[in-house]
Amino acid sequence: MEKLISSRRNLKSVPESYILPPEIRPGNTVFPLCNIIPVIDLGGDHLACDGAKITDELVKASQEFGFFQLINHGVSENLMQDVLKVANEFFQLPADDKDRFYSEDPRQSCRLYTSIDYVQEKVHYWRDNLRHPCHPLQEHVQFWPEKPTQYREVIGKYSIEVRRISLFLLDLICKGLGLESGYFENELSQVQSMTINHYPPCPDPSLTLGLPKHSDVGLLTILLQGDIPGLQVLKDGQWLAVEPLPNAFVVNIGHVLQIISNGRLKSAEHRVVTNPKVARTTVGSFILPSPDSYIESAKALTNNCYPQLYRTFVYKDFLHAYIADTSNGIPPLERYKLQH
Ligand SMILES: O=C(O)CCC(=O)C(=O)O
Ligand SMILES: [Fe+2]
Repeated sequence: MEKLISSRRNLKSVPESYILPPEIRPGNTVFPLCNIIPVIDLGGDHLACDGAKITDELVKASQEFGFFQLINHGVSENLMQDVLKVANEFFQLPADDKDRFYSEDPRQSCRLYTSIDYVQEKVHYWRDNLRHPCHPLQEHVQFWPEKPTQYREVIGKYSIEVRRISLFLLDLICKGLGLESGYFENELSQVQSMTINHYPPCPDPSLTLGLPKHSDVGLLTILLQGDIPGLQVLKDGQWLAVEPLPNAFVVNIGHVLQIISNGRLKSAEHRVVTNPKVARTTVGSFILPSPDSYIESAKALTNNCYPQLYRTFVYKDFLHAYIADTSNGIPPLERYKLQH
């Protein structure tokens, strides 16, 4: 518990074990906020929206960036604010209330931990994290924190709404790629995990990162980043700061969708820089395959012109290597690449 970076109050300098090697230090972290990341407008009621136009925009953004912002998605402003509020409040609780969730074991279902792999990694990242599965809700909600008192109700309601949006986007992507209808509506999208990231203020952001360069592991991530910048996306070798837009979600494509689409869609690499003055809390929802799913490029997307790029694997094997690879800066798809 005392390992949480948020428990180490009043740090005047960055502890040695958080100072990154010079080649991955962010250096100057004051990047201009970038407005070239695509913004997709669902027009308020996504079930009634113009599917064809949005599908085109979605596929284009997922091919070029693997990253986009989503506005007018139908989740109320109040709910979004409540989500950020309970997420923040959790990290403000006294240590005793958080203690029982703290674990170094990634198999623990509702888990509070710090950095990525605190015990194994060479250098630590400046973030604490609470994560837990959230679908189906009734199987998981009783294991979530009871404090703050609104946590279960707010995060429960929110998880259902963001899952619905995620599946809607996956359905459009399915159409846009020309895959058979319902391609993702099975064990590939069975798991949903909620992740609450907390990045306390850091005495010297030029030496640290909240999260290193990585792509997300699953199919699709919907992130609520609030109004404090910190997220950056790598585009053509340049880090772009993702501008916080009011009531927007940041959506990104994960490794699994890159593989299924046989490389048509990109899982954009991103990282998180820290901030000298204020704490930043973000809430992500990951749509993930169930552990025993086979992950492979869709047959409809492999042919003589587009040979299969990755060998088939079982998702849980990939997950295991992903954590170590990510904390050590190794691209996790390398080991699955087929040579042509
Ligand atoms: O907190 C953020 O801005 C991004 C978090 C993230 O990339 C992740 O949880 O995978
Ligand atoms: Fe991420």
